[in-house]
Amino acid sequence: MAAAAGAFSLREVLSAFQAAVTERREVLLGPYLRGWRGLVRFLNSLGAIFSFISKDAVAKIQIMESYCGGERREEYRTLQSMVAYELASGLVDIQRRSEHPDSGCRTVLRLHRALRWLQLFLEGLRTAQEDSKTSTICTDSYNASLAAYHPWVVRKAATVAFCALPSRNAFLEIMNVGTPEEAVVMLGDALPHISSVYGITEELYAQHKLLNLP
Ligand SMILES: CCCCCCCC/C=C\CCCCCCCC(=O)N[C@@H](COP(=O)(O)O)[C@H](O)/C=C/CCCCCCCCCCCCC
Repeated sequence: MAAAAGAFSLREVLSAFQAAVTERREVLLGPYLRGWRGLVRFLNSLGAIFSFISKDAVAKIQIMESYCGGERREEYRTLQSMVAYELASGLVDIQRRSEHPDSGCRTVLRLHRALRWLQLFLEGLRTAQEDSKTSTICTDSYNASLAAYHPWVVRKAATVAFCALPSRNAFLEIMNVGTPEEAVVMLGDALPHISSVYGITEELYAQHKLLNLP
């Protein structure tokens, strides 16, 4: 059964990322963005201190949704078709952000980097001791991934916000999956799907030298 409108469901996030990968190892942008929408719903439930993060994520999701629902929607069906289309049409700023500041390639790259944070964070959450601090897991995951791409002021604000995260067990409970033990099992199910999306995207972007888009 679908979760009530607005409520977070890890199951739905999991099934969105699962549905995002086709048998031909393409990434479908529709389910990919649905997965992100679900994650943002969860972030919003954590309180206003995270709103500067969720606003940025939503802005990026909206850019992509407008491409996916726009005139060229066929080109934006998969990540692979988007990259091929935007590169062949000269729609990607490679050296400097100028004529195409919000290309699909650059926008997905920002979400892709955040997906690496999510991968590390969920793995940390899953394997940590019961009394571990979520804020520490989150900070460590952030420092090992996204932080490298953020200026000092964003790093500072993010690190302050992480301190407001609830304890590991409370966090697992608000994931709405059942007991903390059940949530841990579900995280174990979710991670391979998220890792698969991450790995395919990383490979595609590396192949086209898109990993450092401004
Ligand atoms: C299974 C459920 C448990 C986990 C649920 C986690 C929910 C997380 C939801 C969303 C994650 C946030 C995604 C943030 C995308 C950030 C993209 C980015 O890097 N943007 C920066 C660069 O963009 P441009 O300027 O180049 O356009 C931008 O400068 C960033 C601004 C905002 C700050 C971003 C801080 C990111 C911290 C990520 C950790 C989120 C912590 C959530 C705590 C559970």
